Amino acid sequence: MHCSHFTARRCLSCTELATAYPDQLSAKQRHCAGLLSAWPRIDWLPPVASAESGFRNKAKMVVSGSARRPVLGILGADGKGVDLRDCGLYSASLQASFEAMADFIRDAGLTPYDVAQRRGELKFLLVTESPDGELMLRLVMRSEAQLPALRAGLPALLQRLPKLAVVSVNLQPEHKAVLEGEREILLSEHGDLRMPVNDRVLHLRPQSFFQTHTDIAAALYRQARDWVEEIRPTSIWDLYCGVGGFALHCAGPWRKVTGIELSAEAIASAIRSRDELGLARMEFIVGDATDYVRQASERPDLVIVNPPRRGIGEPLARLLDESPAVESVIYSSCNAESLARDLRSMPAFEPVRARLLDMFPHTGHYEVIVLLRRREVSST
Ligand SMILES: C[S@@+](CC[C@H](N)C(=O)[O-])C[C@H]1O[C@@H](n2cnc3c(N)ncnc32)[C@H](O)[C@@H]1O
Repeated sequence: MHCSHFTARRCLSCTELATAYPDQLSAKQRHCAGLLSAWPRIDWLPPVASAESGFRNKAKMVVSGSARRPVLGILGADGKGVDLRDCGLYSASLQASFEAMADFIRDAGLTPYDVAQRRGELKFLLVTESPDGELMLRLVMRSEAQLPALRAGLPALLQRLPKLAVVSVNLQPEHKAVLEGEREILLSEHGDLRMPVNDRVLHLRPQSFFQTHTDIAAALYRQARDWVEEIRPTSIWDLYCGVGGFALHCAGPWRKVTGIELSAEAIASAIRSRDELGLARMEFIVGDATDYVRQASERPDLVIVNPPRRGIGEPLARLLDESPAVESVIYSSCNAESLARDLRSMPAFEPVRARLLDMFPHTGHYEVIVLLRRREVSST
């Protein structure tokens, strides 16, 4: 992918952009296999490559400049805004939507937040695009001061972007490097973005997590479903389930599937998808994954885990390791270092198959999914 911002060193977020894409992918495969080299019997499936451009479904745009001339992108090393509306990671339709959003900021007179001066209101635009081209726009604001102007300008924006399905304001009053605050004010009629993935329709609300690369997320869920169909467990836990991508793909009429997730918003979305699909034997519960496993009276045959970068941690890894009823674990990780650490805390399991999926092209990051089977206990 050619990028004029990278060549001019205005934006270096795609750290590996100077490396040809096939070489990026093989370097990731080597890196991951190296971190998991303590398990030489892993059968590695071919890595899943990404499109080189237009794959990212989410834009996090810092708003700088002025209300008359907003800049959407990042802040450069000198503190000045770099406009990245034409960033090649986004689809043409997502790029085109930024134009209308910038005009909306100008017409409503929303003042960009000035980090150095600690003045202004609008900090970020967080935009997500669904596979159908529908959009979710979240405006991260310092306060409610410009909410009336924002509401007044909204009908014109909705007219210009008919696929703008969800609009909300997130309040982040503090001057710190946290992207968003706790309070979200919904401005649109609907609060869910429909995210069709494979043969499932997932739903996304403003404050829940969604994988940033929809095509690779689809491949990830298909991989998990293939392994589940091969193993045919009667019960599954999907820990760290988010809006339910793994659980909803692995459900079956006679299979009990339970999803656990900290975010109540994400669980509400998962429940909506479940109800629309008419999947009765599925339960989604708000809670901490480790606490849930510690307190549960029964164990499923198969557990799926897809934790944040820090991994599942030793307490949960040990709990799973010491649960003989759990015969298989599918571990999907965006950080092979924490994955390797967790696997060392699960000696009763053998990682048998693995696959790298390039969720984050042009960076050093990737997703890896591993199938673990409980080792046979020798009777001698
Ligand atoms: C990498 S995301 C995976 C989400 C989901 N599996 C998917 O495919 O979209 C990790 C999820 O774990 C959730 N989470 C973080 N800490 C948690 C915890 N202690 N217990 C349960 N869920 C947690 C986050 O809210 C987030 O939704």
